[in-house]
Amino acid sequence: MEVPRLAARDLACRRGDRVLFADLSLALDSGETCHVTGANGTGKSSLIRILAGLLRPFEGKVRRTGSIGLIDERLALDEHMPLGRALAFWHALDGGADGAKGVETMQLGDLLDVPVRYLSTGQRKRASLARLVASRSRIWLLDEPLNGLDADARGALEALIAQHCGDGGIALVASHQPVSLPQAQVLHLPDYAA
Ligand SMILES: Nc1ncnc2c1ncn2[C@@H]1O[C@H](COP(=O)(O)OP(=O)(O)OP(=O)(O)O)[C@@H](O)[C@H]1O
Repeated sequence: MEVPRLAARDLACRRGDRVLFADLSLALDSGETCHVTGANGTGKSSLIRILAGLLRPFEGKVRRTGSIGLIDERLALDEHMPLGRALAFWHALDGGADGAKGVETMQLGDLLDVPVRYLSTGQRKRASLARLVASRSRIWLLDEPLNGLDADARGALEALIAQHCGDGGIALVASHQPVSLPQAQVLHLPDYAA
């Protein structure tokens, strides 16, 4: 299996006419995690989008080895389909996805017939995490993954991240909430507006 690596050098991010952060570097090797912290609006989501290749940095470079799995507030599941079919759509695209593992880990077995639009906030988050687990992505970029999760699901997610990194994966988590991560670097984004 490919050994993942995620590195960023001298990143700067500009949104509108504001530079949110500059001179930001990080390096994550197989098995490592990073907790990104910072006040509202300091650029945590923007950093994740840059690392995922969805947003061009104002300055600097990102190097990625390994497939990316991104979780943010967007669910990316068809609201009109039952959950099982909506997940199956992605599993077919992901190729080699382990759909059963995702459903079992996030305890969604009883909800597979429920249309996605009827799912609660926490159930929707668990559904997006199930997709992530199934995708077998090596680099997890998780933007506020704990939002909406109850204590059991939070514990399950932390265990999942530990297992992912134990298997050689990488996880970068942006969260306001304390999160238990193995071997975690902490990257705090300063609030230039303060
Ligand atoms: N497309 C855009 N154009 C201009 N400004 C933007 C754009 N997208 C985001 N911003 C601004 O960039 C700043 C950083 O946003 P971002 O979502 O990265 O912050 P964050 O640290 O994740 O915030 P939060 O903790 O509230 O989720 C905010 O002030 C936001 O309004």
